[in-house]
Amino acid sequence: MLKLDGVTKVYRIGAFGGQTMTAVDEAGFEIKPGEVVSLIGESGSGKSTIGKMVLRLLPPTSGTISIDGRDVRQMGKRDYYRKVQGVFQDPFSSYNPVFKADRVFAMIREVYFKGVPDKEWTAKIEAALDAVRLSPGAVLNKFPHQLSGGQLQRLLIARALLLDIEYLVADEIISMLDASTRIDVLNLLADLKQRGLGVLFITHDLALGNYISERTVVLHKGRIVEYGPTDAVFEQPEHAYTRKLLASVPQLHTKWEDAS
Ligand SMILES: Nc1ncnc2c1ncn2[C@@H]1O[C@H](COP(=O)(O)OP(=O)(O)OP(=O)(O)O)[C@@H](O)[C@H]1O
Repeated sequence: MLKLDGVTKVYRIGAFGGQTMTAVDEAGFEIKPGEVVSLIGESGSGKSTIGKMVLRLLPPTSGTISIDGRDVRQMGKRDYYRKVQGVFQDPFSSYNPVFKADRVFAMIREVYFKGVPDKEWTAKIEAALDAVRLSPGAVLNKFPHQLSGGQLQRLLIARALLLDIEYLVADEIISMLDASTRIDVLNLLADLKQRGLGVLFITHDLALGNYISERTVVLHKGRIVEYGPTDAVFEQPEHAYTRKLLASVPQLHTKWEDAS
């Protein structure tokens, strides 16, 4: 289980860093294997800051992030990234346009699988591509501009799967995709959770959170104002802010099981 406990992030702001801004205030929630937890809030509420702290791209100012009871700061980053990986909003920015897209796999091989023979490596890549429903012929040996946003996003998820990760931080991963590709990527996440992956699904879109997640965390100005089973949060929100958010999208409260 991935757990956040009293996690706070205070940024130093202003010309000389003399002022501070609390972006995340004592956040606590957990993600179990095989579950999607959506982290919902409007722009600036602190969602990405939480995602970056979970991915250890930013250190918390205070509080603890742990996996199975072990403080992640006690784990080497190399080992940590075998368990936890992130995928972000803009798939294009994760690729260098000069190189073929599958270079992202070669980079993983270089760091984690140096001794693995070619044949075994190819089989591993094919299995990861299969898991994200991409055919090798369609995506290997292609430059990023030859692939769609959805294909690039799925390649990044496949890269994460090469590492047999346990948790995925998905930060607004479908907001830049068109409607049909969005459903593909959402259904892919549903597949991955069936395989036991825990997903932190960061979104400003309540309907998406409702569609995909077992549990929901609602963040407002850095504070968690709602946390619980998604059905309960959507049906009986406790906080006025959540009620306000929900009131703005009343027509979209459909679960994916019901929609499919
Ligand atoms: N490096 C930084 N230095 C100072 N302030 C920052 C920094 N990064 C984020 N912030 C501030 O912290 C707050 C939370 O930002 P964050 O990006 O986590 O929000 P968010 O909910 O992910 O928003 P969005 O949906 O727009 O990405 C915002 O007020 C933002 O301006």
